[in-house]
Amino acid sequence: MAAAVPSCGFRRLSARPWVRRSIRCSSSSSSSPSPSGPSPSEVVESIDPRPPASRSFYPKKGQTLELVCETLAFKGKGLCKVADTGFVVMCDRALPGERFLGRVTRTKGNYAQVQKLKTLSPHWDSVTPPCEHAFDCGGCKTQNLSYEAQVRAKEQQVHELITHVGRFSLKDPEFATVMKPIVPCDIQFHYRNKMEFSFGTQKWLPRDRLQEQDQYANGHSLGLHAPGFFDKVLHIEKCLLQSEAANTVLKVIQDCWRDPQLGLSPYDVHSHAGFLKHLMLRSGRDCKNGQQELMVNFVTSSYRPELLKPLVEKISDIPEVVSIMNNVNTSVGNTSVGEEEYTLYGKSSITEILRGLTFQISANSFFQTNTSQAEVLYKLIEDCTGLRGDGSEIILDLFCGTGTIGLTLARGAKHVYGYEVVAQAISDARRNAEQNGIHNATFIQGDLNKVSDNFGKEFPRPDIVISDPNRPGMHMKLIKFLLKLRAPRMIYVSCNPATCARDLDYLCHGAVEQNLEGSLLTIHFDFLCFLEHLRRHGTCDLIPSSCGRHCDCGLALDSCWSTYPSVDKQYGSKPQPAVAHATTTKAATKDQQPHEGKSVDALKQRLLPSSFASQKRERNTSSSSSLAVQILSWNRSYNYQAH
Ligand SMILES: C[S@@+](CC[C@H](N)C(=O)[O-])C[C@H]1O[C@@H](n2cnc3c(N)ncnc32)[C@H](O)[C@@H]1O
Repeated sequence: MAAAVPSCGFRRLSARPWVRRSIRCSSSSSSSPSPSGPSPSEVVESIDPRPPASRSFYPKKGQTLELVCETLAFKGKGLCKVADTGFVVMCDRALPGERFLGRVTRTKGNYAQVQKLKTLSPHWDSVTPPCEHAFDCGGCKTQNLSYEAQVRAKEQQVHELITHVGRFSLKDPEFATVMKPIVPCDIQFHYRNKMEFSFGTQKWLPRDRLQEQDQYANGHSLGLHAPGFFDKVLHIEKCLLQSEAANTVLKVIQDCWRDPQLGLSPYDVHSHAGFLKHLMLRSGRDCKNGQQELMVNFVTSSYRPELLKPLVEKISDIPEVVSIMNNVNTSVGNTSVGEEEYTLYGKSSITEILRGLTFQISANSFFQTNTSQAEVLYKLIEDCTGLRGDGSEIILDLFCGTGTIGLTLARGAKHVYGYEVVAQAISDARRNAEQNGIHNATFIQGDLNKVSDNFGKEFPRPDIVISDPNRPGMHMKLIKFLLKLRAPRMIYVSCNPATCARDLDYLCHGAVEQNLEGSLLTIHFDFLCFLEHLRRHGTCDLIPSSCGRHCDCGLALDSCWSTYPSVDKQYGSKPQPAVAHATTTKAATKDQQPHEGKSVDALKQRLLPSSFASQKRERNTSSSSSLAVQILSWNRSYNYQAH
């Protein structure tokens, strides 16, 4: 049974014109010795396909180069090449078409990193960033690049990952027709329904604002992390990614929390002393009147409600605030999920309406962070399921969160089975089913990284599998299960193109080293959506990213590609395997990395110069692909700035 792939129009992803431009290097070609050879973490394969000139050029640390940025690569960094050599240089905040002077700060195997010193001529598609923090905040690094240009760059990256990591050939006409264009988001600001700010002991100010006077001399701050620092917080009074009402709450808190009389101290990530860790603001809608509702969640290191009382009194006066929560997290980790949760005011969850259904959202449950784009996504998923609507089909909703995808499909299905690791999300999912009068959905808590041979025995063979994993993608055990299952239809929704491409490679082509045979002929991937920017900060991405911030700042690619969260750390309690009635669980392993040798970092490296990615890997199958790829750019959100 093969339902029609939704036609979203085919558009070829052409390289940007500047990619073909020549690039000049102001310094004479340095005769530094050629690199001694890339380390395994730097380059995925041992083959070096760089042009010979590049191999003889190697810049020195401290050297100044004149460069032109060609395109945006992983983490939203500008990818530049040194003229006549093809030598690759990465530069943070360099934008396509920009000509600039950069100083080499680091040499790394096949490429170097530079710091931008001076822009000689601006990038193309330049716009004036509307946010005053755009150049300093770790969040919106490319707000000065037009949204259209961001979308193009994003599309190009996804395309490269799918071809280089996923090993789908552009020469395959079938593949070419299934790569669908990005679906941009209509709203480019104020779209996030969840923001997470950090309290900091050290107020971080960009160099040109160091003289600024602070009303409070204690230097404490509340805001988003400075780029690259987990311990420095840029003080923010207003963030354009969240709603006006959420900004009102932020302002009210900012106006008083540093008052010494209140005795509130920010948590110090070095000494581990202090009280206030994070401030999470979530917004939803009252399902009766459609009015906005806000949840304010204070994450603290201990339970001291008397300390929070003055803040609670002030913010509960804001009409939109219907819930004030306190998550108590005593660990030294930087997550927002508390071991204990208290309701300080109002209700313990807020509601949101999606595709005509009402959903309860607790402080720690995953919910798509861009509600309007979630509507678009869910509609697209529904189209892709090709549901007959006669109530005869079984749907397996993997990584179901609060059950949103499965529940929006349940009306046309025989039964929906949802699996999810977070207990609170599962209770939300069950409550959501009940409140929406849906009786043909079963939600089961279980860890899909630990599926055993019994997995699959507690539900009938599904007609449609939807898999929507968090950034690390699917565990090999789950991939093996899916290959054995051979469901007629599978929809892979992803927030990380790198791990998604890797999983698709395994699913479609197999892997000799894993003793896996791909199932191209039996699995029909109709659809792969890319919504990176939708995904921020559910329970799945609360670990500070390697770039040192909470990645809660609307920077899609940057945050999501630099994070490889430890599943177990995030959930507080030890998750059980995704098998009903399982009695034994291995102790949770740290930083579960389901695919040895295919870490996210390694995958990201393949994006470097795309030509680095070797095609020389053994395959188990070579059949033509029936993969249909739908790439959606959910909002700007990613401004690379956002996924
Ligand atoms: C990207 S979210 C998708 C949620 C849901 N499909 C939606 O659209 O709202 C991924 C979900 O996978 C869950 N998750 C992460 N790791 C898991 C695991 N090992 N086993 C089961 N669920 C997991 C997270 O808690 C999160 O709810």
